[in-house]
Amino acid sequence: METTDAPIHQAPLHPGLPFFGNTLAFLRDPLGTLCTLQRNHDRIVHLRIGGRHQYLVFRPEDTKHILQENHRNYGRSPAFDVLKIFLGNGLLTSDGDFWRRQRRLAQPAFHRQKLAALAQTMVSETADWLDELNRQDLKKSVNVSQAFMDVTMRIVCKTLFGSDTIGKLDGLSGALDSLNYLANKRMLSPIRFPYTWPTPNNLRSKRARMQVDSFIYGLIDQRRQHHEAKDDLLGMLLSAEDEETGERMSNQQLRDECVTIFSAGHETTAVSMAWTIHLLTKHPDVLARLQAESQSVLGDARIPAPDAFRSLTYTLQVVQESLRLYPPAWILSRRAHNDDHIGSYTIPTGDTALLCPYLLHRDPLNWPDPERFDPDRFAPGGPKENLHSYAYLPFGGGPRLCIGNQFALMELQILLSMFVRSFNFKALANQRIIPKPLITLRPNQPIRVILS
Ligand code: HEM
Repeated sequence: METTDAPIHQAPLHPGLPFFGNTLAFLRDPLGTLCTLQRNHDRIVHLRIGGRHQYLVFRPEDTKHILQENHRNYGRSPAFDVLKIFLGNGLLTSDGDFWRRQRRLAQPAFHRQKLAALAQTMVSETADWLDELNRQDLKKSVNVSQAFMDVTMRIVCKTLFGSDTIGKLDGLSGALDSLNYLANKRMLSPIRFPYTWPTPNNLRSKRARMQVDSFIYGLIDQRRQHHEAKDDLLGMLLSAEDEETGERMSNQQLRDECVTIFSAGHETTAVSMAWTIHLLTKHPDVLARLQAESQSVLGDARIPAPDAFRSLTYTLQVVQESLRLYPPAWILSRRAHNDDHIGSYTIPTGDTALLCPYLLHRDPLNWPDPERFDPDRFAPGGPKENLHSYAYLPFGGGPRLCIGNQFALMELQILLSMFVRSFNFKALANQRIIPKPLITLRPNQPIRVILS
């Protein structure tokens, strides 16, 4: 990658308003603003958002430079400070040597062989959830955005805490969900009262936090005292040993990682499922091909063998294409520790680099007819295989690549194939669904479908 030999320039500044810079444009229409910037700038643009200098890069090779080749020059951006109040110092929010050690400890829990054990839990939770959906009055429309939120929450709680959730799942997932909701709300809010003030939201989040902590700490004590070894994620994290130092995670650290995995791991998959169903309502040919695959691979068993899901190649293509058009993590940010150079442009020390999967995934230079939903882009030997590896990054890249990426792909394949095997569905009339970029890229309103 070219770096510093060329003369150094300031990145082009996108015109904005006095004092507010580009903040209002981003608040009003973040995706529209991003697309305009991509059309008008070639490589990098300097923005002023929320009083900070931010540098948005457009090219896959520059994204790779920041996330991978020069990753040591970058840390978490200030956006993550708010999340720390809720998630603690877990994988998502921590940085530097502490993060590196945690990642080393947690990584084995997400290895392919370990995930195979969790697949069984995903399949049986999905089967129970489908039975419940089937018992609903199918003449009424179903809010699939909410339905997928429910099932992914159950899956993440069960894979984290296994049989220990029996009889407690509703209370626990409700408290975790409140904590997550309040974290998102605080992150998006322009006015943030100090966390110590007794505002209604602060009080609610403290209550939720106490409930979550008492469950998790109780469970950790019980497992440590009785030397209980379980093959859920908490069990794997409890027994993880740093291969360099032999150290294990403290109780506080285990708690922070559990809350982080819950938070990072359920809304992303739920939102992606809702988008996929939305796309399928518009592409009955793709739905028919999916249904044929799930029927032939899974057969009629209520709980198919978890191994079978590996053969669902077209289902995986549909999941990947849906993540291309609607990447839940639509923008990523990093703070530069020192000046960095993108070609002849500088990203100055202390400023923020922005990387944008949403734009990369719709760049016509890499994705012909980018708005078209075409799962065959991801067919074996298909066009995706010839692209730059950073032209497609729903799970980020470099050392901070989503630790749950294989977990998520497996879960999405299981959910999608079992759902289309059970139901036909069509869109409700008069729904105008457009993306709404919050912390994740959500639909602007819940997606409702008629099931049959
Ligand atoms: C469709 C689903 C998912 C998407 C699109 C997604 C996306 C991402 C992305 C883009 C990052 C990197 C953020 C950055 O570089 O700043 C990330 C990090 C992370 N994700 Fe996921 N994720 C998904 C599902 C999951 C699941 C299921 C889990 C856990 C079970 C999970 C756990 C995490 C964690 C712990 C991190 C932080 C990793 C680190 O910094 O070391 N994610 N995710």
